[in-house]
Amino acid sequence: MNKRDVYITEVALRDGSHAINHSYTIDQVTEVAKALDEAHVPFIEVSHGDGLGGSSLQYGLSTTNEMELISAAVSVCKQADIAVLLLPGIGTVGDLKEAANIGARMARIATHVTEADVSKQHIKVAKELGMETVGFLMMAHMVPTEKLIEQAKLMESYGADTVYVVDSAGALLPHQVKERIRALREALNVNVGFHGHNNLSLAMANTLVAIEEGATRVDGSVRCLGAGAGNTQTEVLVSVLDRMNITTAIDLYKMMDVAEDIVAPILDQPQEITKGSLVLGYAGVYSSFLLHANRAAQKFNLDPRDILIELGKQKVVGGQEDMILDVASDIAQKRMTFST
Ligand SMILES: C[C@H](O)CC(=O)C(=O)O
Ligand SMILES: [Mn+2]
Repeated sequence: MNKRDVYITEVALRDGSHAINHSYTIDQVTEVAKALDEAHVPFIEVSHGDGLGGSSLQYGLSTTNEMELISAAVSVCKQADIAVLLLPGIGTVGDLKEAANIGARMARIATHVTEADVSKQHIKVAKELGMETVGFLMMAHMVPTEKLIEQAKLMESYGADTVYVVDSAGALLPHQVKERIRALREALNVNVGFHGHNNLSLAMANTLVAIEEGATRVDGSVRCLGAGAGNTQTEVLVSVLDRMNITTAIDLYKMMDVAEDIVAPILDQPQEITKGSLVLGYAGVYSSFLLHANRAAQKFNLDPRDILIELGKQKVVGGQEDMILDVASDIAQKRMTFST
């Protein structure tokens, strides 16, 4: 195996869960994970879209228990490590232990970008379980770089092997990614990572800027199967990095084949930048809110864009999904008051 300059974590089997209403089946996860493993992807993330324990009315019920999906992925991977995402408060230490017990080797502990302190216990337990551990600072566009560094240092001090800048809303512009990754590289002694969303069509540019500034861990979703307009498209990223002589050690043809032959048929419709996903990036809204906002819009007979713009103004963050219906109901009520 060639040495890798950049390690890609494939997130379609976790972030992509948002895009397909958490409906992954064991057969789908088995087939995708096996093919990704054969393409030599080093890390494959499998969990509910909102991480371990996310299956609920608030976040969306999973069709299949995520531990069964994780086991299925573990059972077919010969070289890849299975990663799990955990948002403290949604998932618990118990969930983490169960995932480690069935073979997950990497734990990605995600918090809102100002709340890193709640990751302490989970990072520590993940380390004790022998897992490679990542701190995942979500909605990174919402704070200035100094705050991001402060929070990243907390995660580093808890034992994270890597700290990620997570552009959950796909709202960061390339110069903002550049500034953040550069600052983190200067401030931290651990690996720096980047997770993008393509709502403003910037996921690839942002990922390349992140790598240029020294990020060695980046996320991709094959065929763009992630929340909103999806993430940096993995097979395209592998091709571009290859052209740049940056080694990922991923087999390009096999990666293209997974995208075309296995993942494309899973999608209800091709992942593209729709007016809804564009507004996520424009207004700075958590990408996984898209389907929730579409449903709320239908219920209250509204344009989902109005709901998303208001959620952006109110700076609603991940975990506050219940606010989507509140905001929709307020907009509908105000409109009724004005029209009577
Ligand atoms: C729970 C979120 O979907 C995590 C993530 O992928 C993001 O913030 O982006
Ligand atoms: Mn994401």
